[in-house]
Amino acid sequence: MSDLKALGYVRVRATDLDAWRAFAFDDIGFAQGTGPETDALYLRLDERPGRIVVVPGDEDRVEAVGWEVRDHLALRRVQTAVEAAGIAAKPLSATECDERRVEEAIAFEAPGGTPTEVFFGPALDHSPVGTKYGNRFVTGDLGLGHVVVPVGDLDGAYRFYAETLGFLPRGAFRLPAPPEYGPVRLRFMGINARHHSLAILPSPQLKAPALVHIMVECETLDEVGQALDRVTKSGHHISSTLGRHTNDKMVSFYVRTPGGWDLEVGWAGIRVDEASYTAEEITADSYWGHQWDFGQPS
Ligand SMILES: Cc1ccc(O)c(O)c1CC[C@@H]1C(=O)CC[C@]2(C)C(=O)CC[C@@H]12
Ligand SMILES: [Fe+2]
Repeated sequence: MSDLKALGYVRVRATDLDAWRAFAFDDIGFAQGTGPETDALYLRLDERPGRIVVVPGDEDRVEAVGWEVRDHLALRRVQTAVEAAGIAAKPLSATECDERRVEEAIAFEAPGGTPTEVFFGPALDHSPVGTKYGNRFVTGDLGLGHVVVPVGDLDGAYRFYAETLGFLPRGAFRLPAPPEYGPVRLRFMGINARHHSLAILPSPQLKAPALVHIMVECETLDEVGQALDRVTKSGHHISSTLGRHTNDKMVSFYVRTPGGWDLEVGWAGIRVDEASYTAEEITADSYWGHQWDFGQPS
């Protein structure tokens, strides 16, 4: 079993905070969270003060993908494993932990270049989650949702996430590629009943640190449809139409965020039962829909 329990948070640096504010609160319908960084945006989905935190800067990039562990002993074990894999892991300062509203955390760069943090002891915000359209997001034991990150060396990244961090393989999707490349697989990985909390995408183009997408799960299909109506009306680029994935059975659409990566807004993902699950290879990304339009990077 992995010491990692769930995807806890994602921090991104962004150039256009006004665009983010409108996108996150008016179009998607996240609640406004609070935090110590007065110039940052805290996107609240549940009792955590900020599941997605947008900090101002002069470029758009991912600052941290934050994985949650149970306690300080689990954090020590993860730190030891990461260092044994030859990767330097540094403890975050008290100030950095306060900014993240967690008790303790370590930071390191995962193979592929993703800035990664592991933490325990998140502070909670017990006030009602006041989303503008009454949206309710599916988090809890399943965590924030999932992240897809680009990696140069798929096998190296796969081995690190599986063997060092303890992610369970949750199947793959073989991407169309010329035969001389050998098999190119998008790999899905999980640490709880959510089908995947992480997917790694072989990508020579996308330069780390980058995100491909973050998925958040809504409680109802109507919330997904209504969010799609709002982002369409606001003129955001729809990277993929509504569809249903073949592996996690999620019904979702993808919209380009002001950060240039996509937000996948989904509903009705399956819960994996490890007693019977085996990792399978899907040969189509979706049963229906999901017409992709990668467009220009924003
Ligand atoms: C196939 C799939 C299953 C579950 C997901 O949550 C999910 O995001 C996907 C889609 C991944 C999607 C793909 O299948 C082909 C290559 C794509 C289009 C990308 O380049 C990014 C998203 C990728
Ligand atoms: Fe996804």
